Amino acid sequence: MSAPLAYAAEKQIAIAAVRRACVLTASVFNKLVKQETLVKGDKSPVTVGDYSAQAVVNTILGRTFPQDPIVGEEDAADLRQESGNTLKDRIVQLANETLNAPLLAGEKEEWGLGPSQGQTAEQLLDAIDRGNYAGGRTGRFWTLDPIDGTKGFLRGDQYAVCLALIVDARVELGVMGCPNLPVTASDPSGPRGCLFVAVRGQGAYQLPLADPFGALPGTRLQIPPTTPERLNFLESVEEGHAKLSFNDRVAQILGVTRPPTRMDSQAKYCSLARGDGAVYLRMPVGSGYREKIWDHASGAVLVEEAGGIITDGRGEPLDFGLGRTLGENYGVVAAGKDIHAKVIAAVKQAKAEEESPKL
Ligand SMILES: Nc1ncnc2c1ncn2[C@@H]1O[C@H](COP(=O)(O)O)[C@@H](O)[C@H]1OP(=O)(O)O
Ligand SMILES: [Mg+2]
Ligand SMILES: [Mg+2]
Ligand SMILES: [Mg+2]
Repeated sequence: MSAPLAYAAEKQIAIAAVRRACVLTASVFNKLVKQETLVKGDKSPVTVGDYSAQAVVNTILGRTFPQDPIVGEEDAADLRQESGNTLKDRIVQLANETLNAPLLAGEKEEWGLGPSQGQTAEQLLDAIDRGNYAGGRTGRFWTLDPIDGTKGFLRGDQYAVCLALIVDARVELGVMGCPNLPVTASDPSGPRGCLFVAVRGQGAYQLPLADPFGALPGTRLQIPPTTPERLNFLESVEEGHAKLSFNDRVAQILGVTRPPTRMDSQAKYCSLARGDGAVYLRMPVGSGYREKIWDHASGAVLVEEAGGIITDGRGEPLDFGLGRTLGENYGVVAAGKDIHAKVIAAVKQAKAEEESPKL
């Protein structure tokens, strides 16, 4: 008998956790009311969906991998205040509805899913706070963005539930659930809901979000050659998240003729991996913002396993061993092997122009 593939158990549980979280976020979206969103210290929004998705994923991970720390975006501090009571009650209700829901296709009872898996409010707040791990250079931990692209989620556009396993600063497994992403980009009004999985050394795959286990191993993704017709940029919707004017100049240097595709969240990495767009470019707006590991870890391994390259804006590898952030922000460039070095060169040229503008 051949040895089981590396991270087989982690992959299964991560897929199950992300799918349950997606069921939750998709149903929350339809019921969300204004009072169910908070503005965090950094001015970004967080909804009952973000908190309860983090509670669900961390609870599911904790049952099978109780020793594994988690670097998660959200924490329960605001929910532990008197003023957070209404929000907390709603989160407990939503998380328990999701954890207690009957087994979905392909799920196993031994994963701790299904009826009577409900948790107390205290257990759920503690589950959210299991995401407070500091990260670091050595050892194994998960990183979770329960809703990546919260602004997209609130608009009804793209967002993703993103979970990755990092071992000794290397991303080994990435799972992303994209409830609003069309199954094929060529049919934008067709069926939606995709799940993306990559294990290092085992390839990148797309699965249907509604029944990922029934479709394993899924459709293998390989970034196609970057022909001039295919050459376009994938970039943020939000002007405050990336310097979009800089992207325009880099695109001009590269001779890009197609307009950029603007999309929230790591769904951009998924689109790149399956060839919907050719270059992911994200340069800092200069506000001192540090990129977070949960915003790039799962996308990074997906792009690499689809045959692409991901680096910072200087061409250096992203460092997932620095803690909760990627450190000083030099931006992110992800693209196919045939074009990545050209993008880095164009970024360098555009930066040089910025620093010494022609009079
Ligand atoms: N000032 C900022 N600069 C860069 N990224 C940010 C900033 N504020 C929030 N983000 C995060 O950027 C990501 C969205 O990027 P994009 O615009 O490319 O979709 C999200 O992870 C979002 O967090 P969140 O997970 O809370 O939505
Ligand atoms: Mg956020
Ligand atoms: Mg995010
Ligand atoms: Mg988020």
